[in-house]
Amino acid sequence: MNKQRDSIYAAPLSQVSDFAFDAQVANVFPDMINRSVPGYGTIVDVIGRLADRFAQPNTRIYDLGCSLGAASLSIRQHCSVPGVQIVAVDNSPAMVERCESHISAYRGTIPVHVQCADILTYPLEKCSIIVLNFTLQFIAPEQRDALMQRFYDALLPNGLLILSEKVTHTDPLVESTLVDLHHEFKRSNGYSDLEISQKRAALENVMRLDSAERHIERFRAVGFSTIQEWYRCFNFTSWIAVKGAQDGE
Ligand SMILES: Nc1ncnc2c1ncn2[C@@H]1O[C@H](C[S@+](CC[C@H]([NH3+])C(=O)[O-])CC(=O)[O-])[C@@H](O)[C@H]1O
Ligand SMILES: O=C(O)C(=O)Cc1ccccc1
Repeated sequence: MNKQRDSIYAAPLSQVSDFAFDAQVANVFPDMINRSVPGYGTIVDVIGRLADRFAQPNTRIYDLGCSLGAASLSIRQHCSVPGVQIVAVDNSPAMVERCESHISAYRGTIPVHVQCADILTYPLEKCSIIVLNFTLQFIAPEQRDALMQRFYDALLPNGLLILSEKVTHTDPLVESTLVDLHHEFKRSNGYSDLEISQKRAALENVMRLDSAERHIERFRAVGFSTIQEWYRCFNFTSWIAVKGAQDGE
């Protein structure tokens, strides 16, 4: 299960259609994301460790855009705070179906509820942690500010948001260097130049990236006061943002 190698963009395509989280992608997803995102395993592991530090007893943790549930499984592995439950949400039926079997294949005491829903409309209850591990980049840019405000509002005082994203840079030298280093990383993981360029074309309309500055500005605008980038490799980054102890009910 889920051990298949990603060769989706290996053969020349006469027309590259927009990237979609369909069954073909879901079947190869662990291989695809591990060979495409530098430090993905570390990021997932640390999400679990952060959850152990920031989860509040008897509260919810949301894993939004959960794919196959890697972050949820890491939280279940590392978090020993009593009474927490995880709600894992994704709008791809192919991902959700495989996420459910993936999660039930591992034992754990924390309940994980997997929901097939769009995070733009999914109603959030009060929670101590929200994880968006490479999900916001797939949301239409014009929706991101309002969505982030909803996340902030759903967090309890001292609540934690973990946001991982691929980002762009305004300095052209920095941008071209980091993009090139990322492509070199993909080549070293066995992707050909054709695979890299066809996937890049497929993602162009679907994955629209903000700069790190834009993300930080958005964190501030919705109300977060503690904001820290805790991971960075090339153009891949992850932040923690914490809601103040006095904020919210
Ligand atoms: N509007 C939406 N509502 C719900 N889900 C969505 C939406 N838009 C996209 N998705 C889902 O967000 C996920 C993004 S992958 C996350 C990896 C995971 N977090 C991991 O820790 O392995 C990142 C990547 O592939 O680079 C996909 O499963 C989409 O179906
Ligand atoms: O593959 C890439 O080039 C990426 O930027 C990361 C990625 C990983 C998995 C699905 C979509 C994008």
